[in-house]
Amino acid sequence: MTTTTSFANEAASSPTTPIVHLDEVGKSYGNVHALRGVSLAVRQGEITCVLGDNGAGKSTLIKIIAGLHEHTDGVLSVNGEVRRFGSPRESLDSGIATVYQDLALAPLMSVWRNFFLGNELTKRFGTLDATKMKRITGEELTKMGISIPNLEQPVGMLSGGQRQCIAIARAIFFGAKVLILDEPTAALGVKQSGVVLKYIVKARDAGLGVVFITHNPHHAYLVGNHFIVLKLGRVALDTHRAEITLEQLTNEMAGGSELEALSHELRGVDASAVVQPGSGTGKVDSPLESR
Ligand SMILES: Nc1ncnc2c1ncn2[C@@H]1O[C@H](COP(=O)(O)OP(=O)(O)OP(=O)(O)O)[C@@H](O)[C@H]1O
Repeated sequence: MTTTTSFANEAASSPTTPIVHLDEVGKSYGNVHALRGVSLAVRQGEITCVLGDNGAGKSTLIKIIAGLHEHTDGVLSVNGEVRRFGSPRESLDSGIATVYQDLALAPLMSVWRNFFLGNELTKRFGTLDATKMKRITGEELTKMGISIPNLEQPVGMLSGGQRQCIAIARAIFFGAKVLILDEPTAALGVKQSGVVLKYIVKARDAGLGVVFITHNPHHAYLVGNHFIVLKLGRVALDTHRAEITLEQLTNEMAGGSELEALSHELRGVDASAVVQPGSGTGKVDSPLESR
């Protein structure tokens, strides 16, 4: 029986070397500077949240790490080795798994077929080893605490949260060292977001370096160890959990000083409509935080 697993690169790295490191990385699309001077370290067992409004450069950042676009400035390294990915396959082979919002899952195919999509197990004469794939899918989902009673069910019939969890479990099983999640909670309700956030923590606790892209400071603060806020392609904030409160992070995302100026202007228009920025509750402890 053979398996074509991904994420093969086992390059030696010291414990202090980030798995993925961006040093002053920039990306221009012609005259448009989508990213400028972005530095970011993804470390094992850490969740790095990248926050930013529409057009901040989050997708561009993901695409560079995932091998869809090449950066035009700066240095990208993986396990201390300078890299320039020419394709998503090269990124994947370096141990970087990217889970996009629209998920690379086939909605009409079963849960187990999706789990092994692109990495199918075969028997000696090349026929699919369905029994083994079903067994492993069941075992791996159970390990992650994901309950899907019928693995023959088409993935399209599952909830958005369950689909995100399958994609995360699949990346962990196939040996990803870095998991990049593109707004995994954006289309989900509160309960399903909670389930997905729990699996993001599980991925971190399994030793992966996680990059969690989100618009939502509340979701980021529940699980994040490290926060980077992008604004117009530049890093506007780079801080660790101990150094920031939820209120400050929310304020930073909401525009901080810009909002204050707007609030001041509005005060002249209609005093009753004015809400002071940063009227949150301050630092909260995360129920999901285990480190
Ligand atoms: N292929 C492209 N060609 C030209 N400009 C682009 C291209 N892709 C992105 N941009 C520009 O780069 C900037 C950053 O875009 P990007 O999609 O990375 O932001 P984002 O933070 O992911 O936004 P959103 O949350 O809306 O997806 C924007 O000004 C965008 O218009």
